[in-house]
Amino acid sequence: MMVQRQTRLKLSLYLNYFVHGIGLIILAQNMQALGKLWQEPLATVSYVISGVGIGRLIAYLILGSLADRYGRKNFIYFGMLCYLLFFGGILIAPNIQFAYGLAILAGVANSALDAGTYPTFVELGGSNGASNILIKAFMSLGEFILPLLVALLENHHLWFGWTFILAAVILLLNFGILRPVKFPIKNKAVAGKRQFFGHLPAWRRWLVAGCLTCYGYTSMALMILYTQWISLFALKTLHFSNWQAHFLLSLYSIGSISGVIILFWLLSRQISESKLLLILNGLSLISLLLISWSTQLFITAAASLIFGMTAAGGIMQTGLNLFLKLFPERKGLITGIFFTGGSLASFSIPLITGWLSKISVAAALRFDILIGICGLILVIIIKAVLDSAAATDLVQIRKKISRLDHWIIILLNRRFQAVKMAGEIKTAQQQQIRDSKRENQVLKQVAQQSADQQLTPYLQAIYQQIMKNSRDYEANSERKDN
Ligand SMILES: O=C(O)C(=O)C[C@]1(C(=O)O)C=C[C@@H](O)C=C1
Repeated sequence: MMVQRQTRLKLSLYLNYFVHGIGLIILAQNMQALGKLWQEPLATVSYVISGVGIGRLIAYLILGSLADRYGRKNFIYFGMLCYLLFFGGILIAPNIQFAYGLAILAGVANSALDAGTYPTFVELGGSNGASNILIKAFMSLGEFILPLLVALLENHHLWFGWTFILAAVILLLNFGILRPVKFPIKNKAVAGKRQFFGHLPAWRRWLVAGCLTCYGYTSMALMILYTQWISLFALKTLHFSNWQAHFLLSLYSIGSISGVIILFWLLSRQISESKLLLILNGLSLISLLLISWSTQLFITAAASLIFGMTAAGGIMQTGLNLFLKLFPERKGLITGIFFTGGSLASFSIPLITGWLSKISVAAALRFDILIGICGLILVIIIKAVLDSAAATDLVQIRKKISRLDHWIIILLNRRFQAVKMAGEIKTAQQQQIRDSKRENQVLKQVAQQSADQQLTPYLQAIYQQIMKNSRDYEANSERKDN
């Protein structure tokens, strides 16, 4: 029953992200039709799209901190409702101002879904941190299917609004799926990990938190810049054909989806997030260098696929997972902070690269290398701090073991003194040294006093050794005395 409910909850959460994937590009994919509807030029429709970024930016911090107070489910409902209003509203928007308001609402919807969903997956426990990565896969699926549907409608001269209606209908159905489902307990920490990070001194925790916040920016910037400039770069700098230039972006998408699957598999096998981040960021930087300076189609194509796998295969979600484990008591807020970094990237990168493109398209694309280097440096710092924390943990634990050994040795010394006296008495009374009945009593007492049943056999084995050595010691002492 529990498992069934969890599956239903996950299905519902993923379905939202499929719709969100559609939401991400639905305005861009219908720019011409919307321009006609509002009787505005393309540039104005593009301006409406920027409203989504503004909505996201405003909402992430506020909604993130509120999500820790009011519960995950309400926020997911709120996100779904905002999206529903967006999809329905755009089709009847009377003017551009109204549409801009709806675009902001889509940004708010995005933030509300994220603030509710990412923490929920971590709170589901087990390997569900890895489930956060699958969110990315469902987004990519939505982004993959929508352009096909738009093309299908266009080819058959059908009304463009059907894809908006489809998204709204899926959301309505999803309300039904989500309604009876119970959510896990809020801000429940993943036991092992909390213990691990609990040993981190405060300044180290804040250093990692700062780096992860910046990583929210760089990891998003890395992807956005590439998708914005790669086709133009291939056309103008590498002189590829139009088809080849667009194909590079498709390869990136294929890489992204397969990257998600590989990452999900690796994370379910409990591979450390910081190690993965280091490898993936390193590989994405290498592929970016190849793309930037190779003129061979084959190398550029292979590098584009690998870049999609490593830079867009869920490294952002992996960074967030790590962040959530560091601050398990404020998951909503952390999600908000992390994605605020991401929103700042989606807002600033087009501006920065727009300016760089005045120098050259190549300069705009190669700026991604600088971002890749910054991301890698951040990840190296994060990994170094977490690893050194683990190392000092071992030093601390060993100090404790040494202290306990000190007391154990003092007590064992005293025990041997008592055993020697028992031996002398038994010799005087001409009794055998070995007393099996007494030994069984001792072992029984060990079992009774053991704090943990699992430890009992180990403790008894130790005591059997102690008693064997006691007998030897008694025998030796007796021989010496004679
Ligand atoms: O109680 C005794 O007679 C002991 O000599 C001590 C002790 C022990 O180590 O506990 C050692 C040997 C005996 O076989 C039983 C117990």
